[in-house]
Amino acid sequence: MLNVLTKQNSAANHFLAEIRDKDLQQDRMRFRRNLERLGEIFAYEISKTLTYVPAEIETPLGIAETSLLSEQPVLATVLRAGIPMHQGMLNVFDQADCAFIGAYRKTKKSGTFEIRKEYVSTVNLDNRTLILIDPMLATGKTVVLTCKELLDDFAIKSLIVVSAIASEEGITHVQAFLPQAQLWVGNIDSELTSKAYIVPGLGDAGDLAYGMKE
Ligand SMILES: O=c1cc[nH]c(=O)[nH]1
Repeated sequence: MLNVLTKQNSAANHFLAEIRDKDLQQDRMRFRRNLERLGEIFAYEISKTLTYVPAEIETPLGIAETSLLSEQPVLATVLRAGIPMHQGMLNVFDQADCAFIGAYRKTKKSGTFEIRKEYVSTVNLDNRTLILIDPMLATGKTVVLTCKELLDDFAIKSLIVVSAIASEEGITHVQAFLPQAQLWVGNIDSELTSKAYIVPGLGDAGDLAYGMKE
């Protein structure tokens, strides 16, 4: 299932516009904060799709009836670009367990690249809802590789993938290899460069948030 945040106009349009804007994105704090704000909006929207149980809250004056999440999802992030959106989602799912994955593109002599995954730190994901956060869904290969390994290792109950900007190719790849995933994206862009950057995209999200890597 594909959900596009900007299908309906909202404040999210502004945050997406600002992270794309080549002048505004030079303000690193604003860039990170906008990704964080998008994470908060995604989390709020996704929270409407989760399971709730009836609850009673004791106030100073009586008992208030409500419904609360039956469990918090697990938030998983691909380092390092995912960190600001991860924090935004954690602001909403504020008791969530977290998982962190270190993955990078290893460029070959031919100019093509493969995804290398080195570091995984996760809680037990058996019977949990896993939300994988990757702000830029370019080829979709990192997300598929990461999720497939986690799905092999754990009996994950449901899988949600969240990206601020996704390419059409990335969405097709995820839908083909992770048909069970619910996909939440901010905007969809049509092009990928030969180096797998999204066009118009925004550039390199990790570099803009944390500085140019070597
Ligand atoms: O366009 C892209 C693609 C992958 N990662 C980025 O940061 N930007």
